[in-house]
Amino acid sequence: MRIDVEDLVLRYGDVTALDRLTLSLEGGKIYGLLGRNGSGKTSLLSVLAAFRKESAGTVRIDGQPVFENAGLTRRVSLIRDVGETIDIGTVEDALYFAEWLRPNWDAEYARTLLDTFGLTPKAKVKSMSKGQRSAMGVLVGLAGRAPLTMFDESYLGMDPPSRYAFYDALLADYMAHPRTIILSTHLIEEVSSLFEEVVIIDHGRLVVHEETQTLLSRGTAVTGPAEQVDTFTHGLTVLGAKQLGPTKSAMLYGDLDDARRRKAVEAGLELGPIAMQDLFIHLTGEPK
Ligand SMILES: Nc1ncnc2c1ncn2[C@@H]1O[C@H](COP(=O)(O)OP(=O)(O)OP(=O)(O)O)[C@@H](O)[C@H]1O
Repeated sequence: MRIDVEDLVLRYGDVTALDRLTLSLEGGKIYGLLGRNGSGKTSLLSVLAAFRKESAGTVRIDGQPVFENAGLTRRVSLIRDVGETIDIGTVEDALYFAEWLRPNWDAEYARTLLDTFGLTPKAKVKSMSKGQRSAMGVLVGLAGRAPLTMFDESYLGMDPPSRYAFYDALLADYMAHPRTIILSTHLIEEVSSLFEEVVIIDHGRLVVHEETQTLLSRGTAVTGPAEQVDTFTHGLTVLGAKQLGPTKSAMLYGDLDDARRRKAVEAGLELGPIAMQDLFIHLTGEPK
């Protein structure tokens, strides 16, 4: 589903969580939504899911306004970090309820996912652990197959084997049933290989929206003798640098053409990639 957000503002009293955010996603991809604590990720996803009404600006999904648009919101699913199941009854009851709410529900796939995440149909939801609740949430998100499915750090409570089982299931199911998926996460290195595009927001504003490969290709680590590194990086965008004795490593952001790359090699410098997490840290600034 296509998403168009223009000059979106969301305020909670005096707090401006989204500050004239403009963003268009063409849909049919897996998007990573990244941002520091309090940057506005949950706020943005809540507006897209019509859990909250925008204070100003426009939000359209497939060209339609979102808020109080029941026909549209049935096709949109937001799985939050608290899990998305009712607290009464058993896992089986919760699945029954989820099926009732979700038009594209695949009951057979839901049963397979119970095994994947080691969940017991007769277990009481109320007595499930935090990780089991998170697993129930992602199960509902996956088996719901909503054309727009958003996971808001929904898998944070899950242990690493369960999280990797989720990533595998997500990718396999997305390949079989393409749809628009947005994953908001702080576990960047774990999930970034799934992202086709990355959106980074900070202080409620858009910082970056790029294809993952393009974003990664913009970051280059330059390592070598400090003086040569400084000469080479002069006038370029340096995100950060580390020095150990005479050796310095600088992180550059921006396209480096072939001529510059050759110059670096001639100067005895080493060029290498930067991990998504490092790019994220430097693009979103110092700790608040
Ligand atoms: N219900 C609320 N009432 C008042 N302020 C809120 C409320 N929810 C969020 N905020 C504020 O809005 C801003 C954005 O919060 P939001 O939860 O969208 O950020 P986030 O990027 O999802 O953060 P995190 O990574 O910590 O989950 C923050 O300053 C937060 O304190």
